Order: sequence, then structure tokens, then C-alpha cells
Amino acid sequence: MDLVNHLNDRLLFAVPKKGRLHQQCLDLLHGSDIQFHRNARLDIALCLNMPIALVFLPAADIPRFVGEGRVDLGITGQDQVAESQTRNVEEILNLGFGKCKLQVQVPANGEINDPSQLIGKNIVTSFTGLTKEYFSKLEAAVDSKPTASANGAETPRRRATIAGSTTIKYVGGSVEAACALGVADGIVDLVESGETMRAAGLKAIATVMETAAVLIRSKNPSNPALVETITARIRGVITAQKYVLCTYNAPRAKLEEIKQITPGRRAPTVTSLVEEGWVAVSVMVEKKKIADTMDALALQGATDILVTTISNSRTI
Ligand SMILES: Nc1ncnc2c1ncn2[C@@H]1O[C@H](COP(=O)(O)OP(=O)(O)OP(=O)(O)O)[C@@H](O)[C@H]1O
Ligand SMILES: O=P(O)(O)OC[C@H]1O[C@H](OP(=O)(O)OP(=O)(O)O)[C@H](O)[C@@H]1O
Repeated sequence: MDLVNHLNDRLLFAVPKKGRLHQQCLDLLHGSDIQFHRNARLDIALCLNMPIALVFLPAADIPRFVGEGRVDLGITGQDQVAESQTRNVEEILNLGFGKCKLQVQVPANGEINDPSQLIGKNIVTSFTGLTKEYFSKLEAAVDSKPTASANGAETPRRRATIAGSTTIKYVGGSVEAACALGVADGIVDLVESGETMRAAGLKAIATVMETAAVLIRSKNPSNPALVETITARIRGVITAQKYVLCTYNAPRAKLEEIKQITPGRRAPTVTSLVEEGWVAVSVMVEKKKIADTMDALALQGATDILVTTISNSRTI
């Protein structure tokens, strides 16, 4: 099939083709009912039920493609957006997965405990832009710190560093190996559980940034209405994953107390029970808070507390 000719009237939506974000992105597309068939080895897939084409790209390249404007939407990490320094990209939704930290790491049993000790040394990373920015600030901060002279008076610190004196080298993967191989005194890489870092005999001494997967859009999308529709669908799936629906019966006399416990996203739905003095309540509760919420409701005399999974939602 001549794919290029099929792309003209379609909104292009870039998703990571592999790596940590890939499967969760596919799940999100499935939950949003964005149906597609991807031919083996092809990085473009036409959607079957919407005028969209999915473009499967490395997470690191997605901000640039979205920033250049032909691709209207994309999913990638905030770290990749920051590293790309692309201006024409807007973050529209935090997707709640792909959470990790970009951290400065050094040998766990070495002498270095503070990132300023790495000034003038060799750093290896896949994030050279963010790392250069981080060390430039660090060098500037160290240089401008006043220092006490022999008679106790504060004098400007002799330039301890030469701006840009820290060497920052790029590698595309397996960054953790760099210290063991003797090519780096420290690395800057992503840490989630810390397992990779510990297995490589490293420890974290500073955080450059925290990151999560985000939905991004180009600042001047070709089809803003469709961008809105897709965003609303994805937001609905994310909300559904984050919340459960809690229903219960409670004494009307306790209405104020139970409203405090379950305020809902806007407000709880309260209806009268046929039984005098009782109400039925239906309300969305954050999944991670549901056990504490049920305990607190029970203490206020609520009964028949039921929790239901939300499979999809449309909220603002
Ligand atoms: N351990 C992790 N936990 C959570 N999110 C992560 C983790 N590692 C990476 N990410 C997120 O996923 C994005 C893509 O990283 P990943 O290493 O999966 O990409 P890749 O280099 O394209 O894939 P691969 O490592 O398979 O070659 C990162 O920029 C970050 O936002
Ligand atoms: O703290 P952890 O839970 O161990 O995760 C951190 C690791 O995950 C990422 O790499 P990934 O495994 O995706 O492979 P890569 O090194 O090839 O990028 C990242 O680059 C770290 O190496």
C-alpha cells in the first residue's frame, strides 16, 4: 500500500516504538478505542475507525517530530521533551506512568558524595543537553560562592572551575557500564526502582529532574478539534484507571461528615433511601485511598459500602 498518499488527510500521532513506554501506550490507545492494524516492520499504522495515523518512533525523537508540526500529537517522557529543547511543543496531559528520576550516579564505594566533586571530571549520559545545563549551573554556583579569607573577611572565591570544564560524553544505552569501564567518573541516567544502578555498583547523589510520560501536542495543530477528541478520550482512560466508584448507605444525620470523607471530583451524588433517615451515596474515590476511605466511612456508620471499577470515563 502507498502509505504516504494515505497520510495527507490524517492526524499523525507519534508513540514510542519500543522501550519502557511502548506497551502502556498501546494499552492507552486500546482503552481510547483508537483501533489500528500495524504491519510487521512498518512504523506507520492507519487507524481503522478515526482519521489518524500512528507513527512509531524512538521516544527521544518524538518531541522533535511534534515540534516540527507535521505530527500533531505524541507520547513520550518529560525528560525527552526537556532534553530536545523543542519550543513548539505543549505538554497537555500527564499520563501517570513512566515515572522515574534522572539522577547523577557515582561508584557506591568511591570518594564522591556531592555532584560538585564531579566538576572538571568525565560524565557519561544519554542526556547531554540536560547534563550540560545541570553542570553549567553547578559550576557557576561553586564559582560565585564567597569564601572566607585568612582574617575571616569574605572575599570572592578564586575561580575554582573553568566554565564548561566538566566533560560530558554521549552514549546511547547501557550508561551504567561507563564507570566500571573506566570511561566515566559519574553518569547521569534514569532511575526507577534503583535495581540497575545498584547492580552496577552505583549510588545516586543528586536528581537532575523527575519525569513521567506525557501527551504532547504541536503548538499549531492541523486539526485542533480532533486533537481535543483524542485528548478527552485519553484523559477519560487515565481518570478511569485512577479512580473507583464507591457507593454506600449512610445515616442522613452523618451527611456532613461523610461528605468530608468522600468529596468526589465535583460532589457526591446523594439520594434518599426509602428507609427514613438514610441516604445512598455514589462517589468517585482515588483508588490508592479507597481502603482508608472505607474504614473512615464505616466509623461514621456507613453500611453496604461497595467499590466498582470504572472501565472508562469522560471528565474535565
Ligand atoms: N526504568 C524506567 N522506569 C520508568 N520509565 C522509564 C524507565 N526508563 C525509561 N523510562 C521512560 O521511558 C523513556 C524511554 O526510555 P527507554 O529506555 O525505554 O527508551 P529507548 O531507549 O527508546 O528503549 P530501549 O531502552 O529499549 O532501547 C524515557 O525517556 C523515560 O521517560
Ligand atoms: O531503576 P530501574 O528500575 O532499574 O530502571 C532504570 C533503568 O531503566 C532504563 O533502562 P532500560 O532498562 O529501559 O534499558 P536501556 O538501558 O537499554 O535504556 C534506564 O536507562 C535505566 O537503565
